[in-house]
Amino acid sequence: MSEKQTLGFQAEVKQLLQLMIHSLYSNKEIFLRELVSNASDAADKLRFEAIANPALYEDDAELKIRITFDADARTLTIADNGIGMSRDEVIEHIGTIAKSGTRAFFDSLTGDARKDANLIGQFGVGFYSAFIVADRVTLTTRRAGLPADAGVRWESAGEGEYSIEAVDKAGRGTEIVLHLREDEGELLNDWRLRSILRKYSDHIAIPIEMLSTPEAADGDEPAPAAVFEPVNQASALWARPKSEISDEQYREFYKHVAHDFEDPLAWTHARVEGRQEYTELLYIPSRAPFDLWDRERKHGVKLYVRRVFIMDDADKLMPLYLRFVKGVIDSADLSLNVSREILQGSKDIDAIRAGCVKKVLGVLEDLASNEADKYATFWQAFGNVLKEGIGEDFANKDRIARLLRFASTSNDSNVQNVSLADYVARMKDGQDKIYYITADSFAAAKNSPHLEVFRKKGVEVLLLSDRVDEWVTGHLTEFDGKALVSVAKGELDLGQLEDEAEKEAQKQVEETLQPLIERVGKALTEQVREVRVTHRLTESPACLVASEHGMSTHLERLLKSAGQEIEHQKPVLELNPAHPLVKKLDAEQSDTRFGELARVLFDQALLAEGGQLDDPASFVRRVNSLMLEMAA
Ligand SMILES: Nc1ncnc2c1ncn2[C@@H]1O[C@H](COP(=O)(O)OP(=O)(O)OP(=O)(O)O)[C@@H](O)[C@H]1O
Repeated sequence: MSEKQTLGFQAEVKQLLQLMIHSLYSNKEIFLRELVSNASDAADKLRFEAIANPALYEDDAELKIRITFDADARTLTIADNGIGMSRDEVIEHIGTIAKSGTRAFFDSLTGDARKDANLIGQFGVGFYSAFIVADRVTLTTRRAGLPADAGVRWESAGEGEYSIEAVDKAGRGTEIVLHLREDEGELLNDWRLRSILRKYSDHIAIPIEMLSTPEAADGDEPAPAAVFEPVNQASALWARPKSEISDEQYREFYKHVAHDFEDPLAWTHARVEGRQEYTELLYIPSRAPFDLWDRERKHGVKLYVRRVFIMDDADKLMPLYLRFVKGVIDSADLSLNVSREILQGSKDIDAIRAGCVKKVLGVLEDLASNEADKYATFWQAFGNVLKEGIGEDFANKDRIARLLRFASTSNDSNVQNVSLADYVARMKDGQDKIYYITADSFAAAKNSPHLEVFRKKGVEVLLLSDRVDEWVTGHLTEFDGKALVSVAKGELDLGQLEDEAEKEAQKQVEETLQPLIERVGKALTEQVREVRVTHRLTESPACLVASEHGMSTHLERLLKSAGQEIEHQKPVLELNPAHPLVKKLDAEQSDTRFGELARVLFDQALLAEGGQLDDPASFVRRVNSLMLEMAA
């Protein structure tokens, strides 16, 4: 037997423990749910490995979890006969937090206990929640398949260090002994423990057993010995009929599969028959996990085959744009030997995935139509992820388009709550297009000079300022037969929104201004592709416009900042003939001063749409000299 070794926790673990003990204290009974949830996962893993290697069952194939307590010793024990852990696994899983994004998580903590409790739930504390009620935790484990003397004992008081030593352990699996804190005596109570288990862990698919409490001996008869009996229903929740599952049970099951502390927003549960037979129980979480944007993060759908757990993070079961979905898919047809590689090109998996995507979209549609508040919560957490679906899932593009929500000039707020259907319903007489603008920020979109004529005519424009929006508009070119058109691209054609008199007047102005247009074009040959008279502006002197089928200047900036080599496309400069600065420019005799003024107008237009000047110092110099002239 090797010597007892004392090791230090990762710095983050210590910090996490302290924080968790304080912030989760008011909800402390959840520690039992977390430990039972881990034990159930360990049983799932054993069952999976035993498909290929039945010897792992070691004559003990009845997987179960046992909860016992010793009132004198003040201990509470959670034991399972699942997969267990080797020494290396204990060190890897129990002494560290092997999660990417952990640093970022700690940086986001505020020090405010209530807010941090929320964050902690999002992070998932799992095993460490034992320290909420225990001042010492002893974990003894042996991995299935290893000999009895390959047991490992891990012990810690949760204060920065843990000890680890080799021990003999006859049965495989994990036993966790909690040495309860002084004031946690109420947990040493049969009735209390049963009620916690029923509340939080009834959905666990294997038996959670406690010793029976025999009735007092009758006369001379000796009291019957206590036996272990299940406290829970011990059947896979998703396989039970819907009518027998309460909302509370659905919610608790979600917390188990999703490792989340919050309730889910909604779920879909169905048994599907047809080409593929399977049961799905899929959930929409109510908030984004801290690592939603981490491409490496695990996916949330677990694959079972006839109740046997096969794998979690099965990314083939959900498209990327639904990566927030959590839950279980249990197939009746797949082989138990199915592997990640087989899933890759499997038509059966494609059929299951297509069916599940439809169910999830159905849940979202239902929320959108019937539970606006919940849908708003969903959109805030996952809207940007769902938007990716527009380019990713051609078959469901229309359904996804109906689920999109945008900010708009209708309320000038950055809350994204306008659907394309709302927009179409509000379109003005004669309007046949859906107008939008993309920009780096909501403020830049809202204040863009390109919106001036739309505001004047009372035409709504969608204000898009999320990075993914360029991707959305690149793939969604029409909705309900109406083209989606950027107000910052191409020649503005307001169609029926302009009457004949307006069009005639514009034509006349264009003709009169032709000499000015040519002169500016010459002065700015380096900067612009074309100069023309604008129909968009009412207050600003000038704006930049991208070509109709080209990349918007905003997209060009995004791609450049992502390190892509993009050939710069010169924009079109549009001038507002009614603006005093443009009039002044037209009247300017000196070619040098004309050139300077034209350049200032161009630079300003670039700044107004969120662009960066090539040569900011010269811009400042030009503006200063103009100001001095005015002051003179
Ligand atoms: N009873 C157990 N049997 C076998 N392995 C276990 C057991 N309990 C914990 N583990 C291992 O320790 C790891 C860490 O557990 P922990 O509960 O801290 O986190 P988690 O379950 O992975 O995720 P979360 O923190 O979101 O709950 C588990 O992933 C598992 O590998």
